[in-house]
Amino acid sequence: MSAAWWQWVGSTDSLTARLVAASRRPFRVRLEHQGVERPRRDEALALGLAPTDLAWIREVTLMSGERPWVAARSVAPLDRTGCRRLRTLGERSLGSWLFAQPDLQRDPIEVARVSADAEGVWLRRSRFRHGSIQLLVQECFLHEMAEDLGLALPERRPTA
Ligand SMILES: C=C(O[C@@H]1C=C(C(=O)O)C=C[C@H]1O)C(=O)O
Repeated sequence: MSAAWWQWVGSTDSLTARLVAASRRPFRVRLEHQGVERPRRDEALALGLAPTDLAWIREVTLMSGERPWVAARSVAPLDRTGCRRLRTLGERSLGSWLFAQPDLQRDPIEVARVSADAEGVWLRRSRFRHGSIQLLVQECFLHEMAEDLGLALPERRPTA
């Protein structure tokens, strides 16, 4: 990954705050979808949930004006207060609330390249913990962000 991308993908502070600073257009959170659902298998594993457990799922697009920069999907186990927090956020940024918590802990960030047939450039995820709250936050950095900020696209590996 280029150093320029790593500044985004590897940052452990608030992505929302970084995006606001980098965006020349008004920044906003567009709520795409939320509800009680069964998390994907890898999400359940990352949160220590049983495969049949339900969770609160929140999907948003972080927008620079009308340009989608990052697609984010957060998962909170239903039995924790984190879930209540997520439910009531609406189009307010999760990051603004999360990073205001003094005892916030963040697990290491996991990174993957987006496969050739999917939308986006880089994917990352990490688990946040704050008291009894835990949340898995997954972010996909989109092509529009790469274009607007002049970030080079990684070379595509030939598909088998
Ligand atoms: C965790 C953060 O929150 C961001 C805001 C989100 C939201 O409002 O749902 C989701 C994921 C993040 O991209 C952050 O700012 O780092």
